[in-house]
Amino acid sequence: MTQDELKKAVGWAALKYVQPGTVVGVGTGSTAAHFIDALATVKHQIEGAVSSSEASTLKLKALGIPVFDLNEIDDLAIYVDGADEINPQMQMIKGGGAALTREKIVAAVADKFICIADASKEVDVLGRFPLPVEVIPMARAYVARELVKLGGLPEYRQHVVTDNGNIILDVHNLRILDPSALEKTINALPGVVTVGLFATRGADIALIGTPDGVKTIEK
Ligand SMILES: O=C(CO)[C@H](O)[C@H](O)COP(=O)(O)O
Repeated sequence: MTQDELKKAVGWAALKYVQPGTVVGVGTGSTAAHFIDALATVKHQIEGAVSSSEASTLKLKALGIPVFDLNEIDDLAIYVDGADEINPQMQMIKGGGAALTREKIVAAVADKFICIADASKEVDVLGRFPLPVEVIPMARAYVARELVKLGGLPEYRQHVVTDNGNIILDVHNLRILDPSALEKTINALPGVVTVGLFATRGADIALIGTPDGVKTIEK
């Protein structure tokens, strides 16, 4: 099976967590795009979606799924999204698609975070994938210097502006042994909007695509 076939398998597997009559939290990326395709098949049974990016909003609307402003929503049962890495504690690195801040906001509102990922995303220790950090543009150099002090090698993601008008620093060379502590430390730097570590609030359910089928891990 190709990596995309594994992504498709988990995207469609997540459909079973969608309850009729609800608003569904929808993530960003190629795996989440498969989930949106699956969601479109039940669009008349759900109220709609809240989205974590302009790209996902466009796809949801193109498939006829109503998209709500998060501020209109009191209850969100599930948020379904991919990940760049996930560890056995269900903590993740996200933000490869630059949508980390909105992803973290929608995930915070949801009762359950359902992570959909192919097996290549499973790691024992987070950090092989460069850690994305969304930064207010005027703070780029300052935050980069602070990230070097933390042992990282930040790289400015060229030609990328987030949906919030900010820049991304991708931090290489990290072996993240205490993800919650690093999440708090980086989030506390002035100029940082969000770090793409989803540690304090990790996933509740992970659907992992393997050549032998979809593996379900629950907290
Ligand atoms: O965090 C994300 C976007 O900001 C994505 O979930 C992550 O990059 C995984 O992407 P893909 O499903 O394309 O492998």
